[in-house]
Amino acid sequence: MGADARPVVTFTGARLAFGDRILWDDLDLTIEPGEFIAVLGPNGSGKTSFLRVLLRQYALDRGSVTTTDAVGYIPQQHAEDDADPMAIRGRDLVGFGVDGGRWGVGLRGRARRRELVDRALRAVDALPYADAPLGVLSGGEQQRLRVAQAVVSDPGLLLCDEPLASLDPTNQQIVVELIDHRRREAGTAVVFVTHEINPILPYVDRVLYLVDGRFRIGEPHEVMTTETLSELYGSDVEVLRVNGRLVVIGGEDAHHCAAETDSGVARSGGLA
Ligand SMILES: Nc1ncnc2c1ncn2[C@@H]1O[C@H](COP(=O)(O)OP(=O)(O)OP(=O)(O)O)[C@@H](O)[C@H]1O
Repeated sequence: MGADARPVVTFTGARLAFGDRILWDDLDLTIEPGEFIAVLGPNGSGKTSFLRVLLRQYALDRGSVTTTDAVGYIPQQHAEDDADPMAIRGRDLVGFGVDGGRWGVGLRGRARRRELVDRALRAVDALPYADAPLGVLSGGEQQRLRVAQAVVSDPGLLLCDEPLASLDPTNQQIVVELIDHRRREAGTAVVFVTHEINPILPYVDRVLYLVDGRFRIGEPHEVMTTETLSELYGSDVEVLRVNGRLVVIGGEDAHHCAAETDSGVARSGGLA
């Protein structure tokens, strides 16, 4: 952990709206170094917009937000689809993180750049395929590279936009553990947008749950309850624990989710 224990994010009286559509209002939230925050909610509730505010791509309508300067970002998969995946190697992808971060190539030179890229590749165990074109790599291998890209500039805050989507359970576990290892080792706070809390449940400190302009913040056992989610959705929602995993049933306009059980994958009609 770094010696700097100042919050990495502070929202005060924050409001974001698009026209008449209010995504959240009166949001007060402080995120400490090393915290793991899950951002949950149905489609269109504002999860990605929350990350965009932290990335300074969207301005608040009211209130304020401050963040640490060093922010890493794992975008939704295939966000770099405009580039030819056969023309980019794994190490090039990670190198983009150096160029976009606080180590400019012009300042530090190629040797330093290579050292940083190699260290990030090693941290996610991606050196063996670092020189292969992205296009020939599996989804899990590509996602490890995106983790490396996001942490190569040594961020104090790591923003993750559904980084587990379209990964199998084994690769989901690998990617989550890489992210968790990073936050434990370096004290990097994690803001993790997801539709499926179960793969990250053991690591989550607090949940920010957004629904139709309302929100709840708290520890998973406080937010992920029948009572709290029913109140948030304004309809009957039931939260069950099955083999230590959460299955959420109900919720108007809720998206569907796959809740894994020890015996496989059970599909619920709920959210989370
Ligand atoms: N730049 C924008 N201009 C206008 N409306 C926007 C803009 N960005 C997002 N929105 C709207 O804000 C709402 C929240 O969008 P956002 O992408 O943040 O939701 P989300 O929770 O991430 O959804 P999903 O789970 O489907 O990814 C949506 O209704 C969306 O259309």
